[in-house]
Amino acid sequence: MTMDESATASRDASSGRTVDDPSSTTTSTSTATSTPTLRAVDIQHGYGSETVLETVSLSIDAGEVVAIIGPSGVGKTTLLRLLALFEQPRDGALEYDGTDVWEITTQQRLAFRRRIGMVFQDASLFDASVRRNAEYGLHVRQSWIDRLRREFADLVGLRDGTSEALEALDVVGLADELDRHASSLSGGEAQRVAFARALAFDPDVLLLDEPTSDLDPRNTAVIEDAVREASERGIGVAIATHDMNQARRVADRVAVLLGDGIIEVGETKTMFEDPEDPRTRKFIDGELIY
Ligand SMILES: Nc1ncnc2c1ncn2[C@@H]1O[C@H](COP(=O)(O)OP(=O)(O)OP(=O)(O)O)[C@@H](O)[C@H]1O
Repeated sequence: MTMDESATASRDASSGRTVDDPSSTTTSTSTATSTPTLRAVDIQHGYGSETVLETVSLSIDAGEVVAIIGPSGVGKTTLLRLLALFEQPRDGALEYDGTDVWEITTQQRLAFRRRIGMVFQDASLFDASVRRNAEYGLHVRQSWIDRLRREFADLVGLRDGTSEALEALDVVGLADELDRHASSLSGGEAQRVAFARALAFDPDVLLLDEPTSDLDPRNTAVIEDAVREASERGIGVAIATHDMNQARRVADRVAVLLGDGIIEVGETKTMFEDPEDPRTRKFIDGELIY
């Protein structure tokens, strides 16, 4: 979609539907806030000669949950990795509170990067206790000066060093399992620790890549509750999911990523009950096979 097309298709006021429009600052239909926190603007990306994302725009506002749905291999992980500032898009911009993060110094970008948490499909815990795993994010997310301050406070007993991790583990129902070793956890428990690790440093944005795809209903429900808790705290959440019911349960907005980019973004209810693009309806109904 070109910039002009995207602007034309940007808002259907009667339906509450939007396709994120980079020229507007009020693309969100979220009730939490209208200030965009993290925003992809007309990004294009790919690998080698393959183009995966073609002119994709999407904003994640504070306190909202955006579900990214689309067929396997369409580029959901790629989009999340770009939103996480892991790599630079080939074209377009990534904005954090209006700042183009690829037009600033590496140091400045790192400061933004520290405000974003990501949870992968695979929990990837360290060979350590639940508590150590949950604390890990606190260490890597801090600037060296904050880290020094924290370590000094720990040293002189001003803080116990685990309160944020404990609180985050409580959100995922694992506050009583602090000393368990990661290797003894079930897949669902491990994923809950991974979520707590991302939540512990109080990010502005949480990016979740199919966080419940291998989990049973109980662990899925815990993660979904934790997503709601995060958004109630004002954290903007983007979740890539294959589970349409999950998108319907947790998301304020849904973005549909198909072969040529995001074809439609809108309020969850509208997207499920009255989508504008017939391909959205077909995809949600499982009729669109890629
Ligand atoms: N590091 C990489 N190098 C080369 N190609 C890649 C790389 N990562 C992803 N791809 C390709 O880019 C395309 C999009 O992959 P991506 O993982 O972003 O899709 P996805 O929508 O998240 O898929 P799924 O739903 O199966 O997880 C795929 O064709 C994939 O093979």
